[in-house]
Amino acid sequence: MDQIVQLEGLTKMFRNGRGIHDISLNVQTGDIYGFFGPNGAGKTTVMKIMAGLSRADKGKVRLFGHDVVTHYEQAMASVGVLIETAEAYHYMSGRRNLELAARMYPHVDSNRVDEVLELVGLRSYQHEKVGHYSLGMKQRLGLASAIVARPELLILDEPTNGLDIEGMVQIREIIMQLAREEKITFFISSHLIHEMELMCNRIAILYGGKLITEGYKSELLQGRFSSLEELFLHEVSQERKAAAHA
Ligand SMILES: Nc1ncnc2c1ncn2[C@@H]1O[C@H](COP(=O)(O)OP(=O)(O)OP(=O)(O)O)[C@@H](O)[C@H]1O
Repeated sequence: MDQIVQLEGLTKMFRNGRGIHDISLNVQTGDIYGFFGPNGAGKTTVMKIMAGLSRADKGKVRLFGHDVVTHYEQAMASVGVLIETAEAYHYMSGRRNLELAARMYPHVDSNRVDEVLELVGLRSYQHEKVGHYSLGMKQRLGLASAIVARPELLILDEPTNGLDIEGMVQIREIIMQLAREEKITFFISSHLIHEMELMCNRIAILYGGKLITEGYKSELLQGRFSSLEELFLHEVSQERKAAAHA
């Protein structure tokens, strides 16, 4: 299957008048898809709907061809999700937390736990309590839990949020390694455009709840823009002009 994520006309309006409007996009197998937008643009709202944690007022989400509302289990069977901060039991070791996450999947054995700890660089810290982990280590443990069952698609909401430069680089390298070695397709949100530019092959820009542009990075830049930041500022000024004339 080529298009493993299909969003069609997703709309959700909160009582305060904010929300998301008519979001449609597709993610293909092998993409590292960047879902970029400033704070409050609507990224988490879209991702929660994608993962079946919230309902849209209108529109559809299909994961691997299955509707996430009517066929939740089939849609989520090969999906790992990390939305908002990774949760873990602080009084237990990193390894124990991971073993608990792995217990939900009969096909996951202790070799896979070892493999995943190695992948996220936590092998030497596996017996330390999570309460003693840095934020970066907690995020990496969250990633480890999300990949332990060998998902084909990972949905990550702001995976580098709050991390320092080293923490960001580590997460980025892990994501790129997982894409290469475990053939995982990624749908990643961030408000850090530079991060998106370094990591993703395809980008959607969300602004004020609307998708203002979407496509392969090289097509979006088209030799007209030297960076995604420049493209973003251009698109936002076009959007503002259109809104002023409406
Ligand atoms: N449950 C809710 N009730 C009312 N408004 C909400 C609710 N959830 C989100 N919003 C509003 O909807 C808009 C989109 O929020 P969302 O959290 O999806 O944005 P975001 O792009 O993920 O931002 P951030 O990067 O700050 O997390 C914001 O203006 C937010 O205040």
